[in-house]
Amino acid sequence: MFITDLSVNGFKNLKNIEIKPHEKINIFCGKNAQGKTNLIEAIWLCSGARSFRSTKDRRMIGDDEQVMEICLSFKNNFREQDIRYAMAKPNIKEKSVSLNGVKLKAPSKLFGGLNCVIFTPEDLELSKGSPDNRRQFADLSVSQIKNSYSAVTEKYEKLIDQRNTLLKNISYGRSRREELEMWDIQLAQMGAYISLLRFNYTRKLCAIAKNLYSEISGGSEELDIDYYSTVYDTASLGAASVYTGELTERYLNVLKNNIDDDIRAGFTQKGVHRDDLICRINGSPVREDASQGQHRSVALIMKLSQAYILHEEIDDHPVILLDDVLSELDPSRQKFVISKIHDMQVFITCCDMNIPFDEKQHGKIFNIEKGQIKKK
Ligand SMILES: Nc1ncnc2c1ncn2[C@@H]1O[C@H](COP(=O)(O)OP(=O)(O)OP(=O)(O)O)[C@@H](O)[C@H]1O
Repeated sequence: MFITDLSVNGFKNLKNIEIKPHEKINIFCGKNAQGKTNLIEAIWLCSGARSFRSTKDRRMIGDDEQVMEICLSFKNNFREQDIRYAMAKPNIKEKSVSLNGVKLKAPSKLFGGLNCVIFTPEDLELSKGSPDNRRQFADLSVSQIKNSYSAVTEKYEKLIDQRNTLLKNISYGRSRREELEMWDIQLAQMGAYISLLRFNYTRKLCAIAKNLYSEISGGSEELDIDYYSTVYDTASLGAASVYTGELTERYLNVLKNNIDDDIRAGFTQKGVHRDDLICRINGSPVREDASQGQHRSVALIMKLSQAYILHEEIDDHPVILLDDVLSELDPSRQKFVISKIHDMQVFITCCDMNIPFDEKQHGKIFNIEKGQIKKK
């Protein structure tokens, strides 16, 4: 798929942006703090995901603006579609989002339309940083291929907060233990579902990442990625190809057996909110043992694999957003990434033109200055 038209006005510092992107390579070039990443973020929001920069709603509309509007048209294998994403002060919680003129209940309902994969400098810490980052990576990846999934994870997060409050109240004698049961049944249903989907996704990820990593390491290193569950052993998740009541029951038993410890700790210690993706190179855990270069390669390969899985699932290429990332890579990794995405539409931000693309043959450059496209 590819974006055919993009207009942005009033989003952060962006003003009167109107572009017709190239089908393949698009470069947003400009000095620091001009609005290049803001433009990438505007595209990303149209995919249905939350801001990759965790921008608060109140910061989405430009300081001197009352309204922000992003309009984007894209073509997939079947047809052209239009997305509109708008907000107005003072009701910043009310986002007006529509697909092909039909109003949607929430931005997350856009999932499954415009499929994007984003690489940011923070992603280069994926294998090194906290498990939270890898869980978010897995959840976003599954949401892109399973529309209903993000609603389940959002509900699960709320339930965990409520259960943790209840655990504290029980330890202060303000609530009764029996009240946990109501939360635990719901948590077990959602937790079992999330565990299974993440586990199945990780298996696909591992298969693709293994091949790509072998290529980037010149065949000298083998990468494995496994889902680590705090509730199930790998064999039981591997045996359950579909969501079953038995999985829920086991999850519930783990919650029940851990209640005393949870009350003492004041939070829920086992569950999908504590799981992780474990990466290993030649059997050694990446998080503890890998060099800086290996971390970068693993992170790149995980993101590329995400794009490949999306391609397989939707039978179409996702749009690739590379924000400030190429300049962080050495020339051989730059070349590797580019060789793997050359048939997809790509948006790249950079401060100088020192990137290995032949713009004259393959794409367009948009110069960005003070939130506007500078006419040449
Ligand atoms: N709500 C807002 N209203 C107006 N301007 C904003 C708002 N939020 C952010 N900005 C401005 O956007 C600019 C940053 O834009 P962006 O992050 O896209 O920069 P960039 O061109 O990608 O820079 P770099 O190359 O340093 O990453 C800053 O000047 C910042 O003040």
